[in-house]
Amino acid sequence: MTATVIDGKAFAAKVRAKVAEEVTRVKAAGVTPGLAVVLVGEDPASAVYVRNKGKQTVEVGMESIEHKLPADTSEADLLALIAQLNADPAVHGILCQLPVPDHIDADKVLAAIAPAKDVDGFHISNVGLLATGQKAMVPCTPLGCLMMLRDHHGSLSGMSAVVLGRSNIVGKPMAQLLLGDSCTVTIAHSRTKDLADVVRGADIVVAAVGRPEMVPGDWIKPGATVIDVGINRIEDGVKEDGTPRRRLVGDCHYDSCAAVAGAITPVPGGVGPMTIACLLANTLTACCRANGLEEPAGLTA
Ligand SMILES: Nc1nc2c(c(=O)[nH]1)N[C@@H](CN(C=O)c1ccc(C(=O)N[C@@H](CCC(=O)O)C(=O)O)cc1)CN2
Repeated sequence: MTATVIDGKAFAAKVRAKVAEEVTRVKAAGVTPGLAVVLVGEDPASAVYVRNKGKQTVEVGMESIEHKLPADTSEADLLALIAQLNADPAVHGILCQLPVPDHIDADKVLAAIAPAKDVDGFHISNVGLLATGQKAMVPCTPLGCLMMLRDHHGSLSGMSAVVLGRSNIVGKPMAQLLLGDSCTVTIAHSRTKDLADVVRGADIVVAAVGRPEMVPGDWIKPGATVIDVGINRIEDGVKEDGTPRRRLVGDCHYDSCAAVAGAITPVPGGVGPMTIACLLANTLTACCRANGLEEPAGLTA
């Protein structure tokens, strides 16, 4: 079998188009959704993600507010900025780009963001709401994975799903979302026994471990859907000028998995682009909730 490639770039473009359409409706009601993004430090990858967030926010017609703070910003100053954004009625979504420098306690920062404006869905209130099946702000990357799975399969009810990885940002919320769609869910991790056999039993595999090409094709059940969340930059030979050649790979070995799976997301161009598209969707949702406007269908869990 050769897998259908789930094109996250194209899917994300559709989500953004839908968000833009809904932003027009919300603006007609007198509100412009606003997203505040806070970046502390100069991590190059984070700077790119933040730039893309700002650009895409503006492209869908929303207001983008960027705060770029030096790497030595104190935790107290960062918390003061978040308090100011919490109180600003023009700001409907707030996020602090992760990772933050080591001297800042990320959990404290996430806890300081008003849950209603927590468009990353990382605040403990939103974590609890999601875990108990209530209306929450849902973390963007798992929400993007869920949207792609629903689009590909229609109903996920009764399917068996394995989530590889137990991070608060992807693995745990992903498992909750799949459970919410009536999958039978296993969360596997570095201590899971007989990992290959566990993965082989799954109709859906979501890999979010951050280990390049860890999942080989012979772990995949024929016809299964593979959602690869990993974004790993590896060195792959040398260029003519003698410098290392680098490329991005996922947590799954693409060619061998694609030969067995029914559907697969590529890296790059799979889950990654959905993260920012879902951030825009979450900002719109937060704005609608804050202003008593009808929430757009199909953009939330
Ligand atoms: N506060 C947050 N911090 C971080 C999050 C997050 O959701 N909230 N996620 C990641 C970074 N991230 C967004 O912030 C992000 C990562 C990857 C992509 C993406 O489109 N990736 C491309 C490849 C990009 C490349 O060439 O490097 C792809 O997979 O096709 C978008 C957003 C950590 N921090």
